[in-house]
Amino acid sequence: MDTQNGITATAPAGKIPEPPEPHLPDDQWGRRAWELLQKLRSRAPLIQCITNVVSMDLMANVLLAAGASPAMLSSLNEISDFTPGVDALCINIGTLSEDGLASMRAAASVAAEAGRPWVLDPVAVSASDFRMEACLGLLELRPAVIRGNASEILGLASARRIRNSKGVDSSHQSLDAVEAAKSLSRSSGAIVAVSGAVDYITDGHTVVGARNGVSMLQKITATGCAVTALIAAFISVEPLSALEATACALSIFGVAAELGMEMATGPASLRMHLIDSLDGLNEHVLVSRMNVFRVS
Ligand SMILES: Nc1ncnc2c1ncn2[C@@H]1O[C@H](COP(=O)(O)OP(=O)(O)O)[C@@H](O)[C@H]1O
Ligand SMILES: Cc1ncsc1CCOP(=O)(O)O
Ligand SMILES: [Mg+2]
Repeated sequence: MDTQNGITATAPAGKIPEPPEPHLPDDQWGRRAWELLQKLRSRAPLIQCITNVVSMDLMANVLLAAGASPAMLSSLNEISDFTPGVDALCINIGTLSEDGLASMRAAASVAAEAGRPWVLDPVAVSASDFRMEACLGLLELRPAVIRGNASEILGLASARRIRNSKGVDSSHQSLDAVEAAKSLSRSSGAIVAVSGAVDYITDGHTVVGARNGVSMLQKITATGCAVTALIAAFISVEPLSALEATACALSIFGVAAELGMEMATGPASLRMHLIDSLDGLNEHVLVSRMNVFRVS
């Protein structure tokens, strides 16, 4: 059994690990992202979000602007009825409570049993033992994707609270967490995305970078939470290519931010213009703006 970083390996004993996804040439990412966005818009997948109270509004609006159908249902009493019918689940521990964690565990189990992908956002995982233990327990329930900022991925990958963590914001650069992301991906079986000035996405072998976005995103609360929910929507329409779907979601969010920034005068107007830009995104603009590249 692989217990790298203290996290139990997720592949059943004797099972040969799945090979990495085939490599998409750098010049094909724009076309691929447009294909997935069109799929999302035509299918309008139902995305359940059990998330923090800060992020609910932005997360739901970003999902709607992309073409998905958000539902912020989180009561433990509703999970057995509702969760089997969702297309994907997003779990975010931003304002974690005992009750919230019970709902998260139940929903992740039900989603996994129903064959629905779920994603984890380990917000401020190094802030308390409660958060770290909650995340390590959730990893046992096999998220398809984990997306965090660099400090969060460094903490979760080491299964220990890192000392210079400062709450929900990162005190590290995304590049600092690439090796940790690969290690976490191998030990958890999830695609791992580290966000930042460049987003890095890995399946434990291949690493892809996505360079879209604007630094002012850091001045709007819950942009990380919102992009994690967008990843859930993208993997719901392309579950067998989770690395590609994750990179496309991050890059599309970044392109919408770049377009929004051309009209914005500060964080509040960027928030509004980002949502408008995501809603109106067309093929030509997406393909010409996307900046995704193979790192290794
Ligand atoms: N310096 C930056 N330049 C461009 N985009 C950024 C920058 N920092 C973060 N982003 C983008 O902002 C979004 C949120 O990422 P991040 O701030 O790392 O997450 P969190 O809000 O969870 O800390 C992501 O889409 C990421 O690509
Ligand atoms: C401010 C804050 N406090 C608890 S959750 C939260 C939102 C964090 O959002 P993000 O991780 O996207 O920055
Ligand atoms: Mg975050």
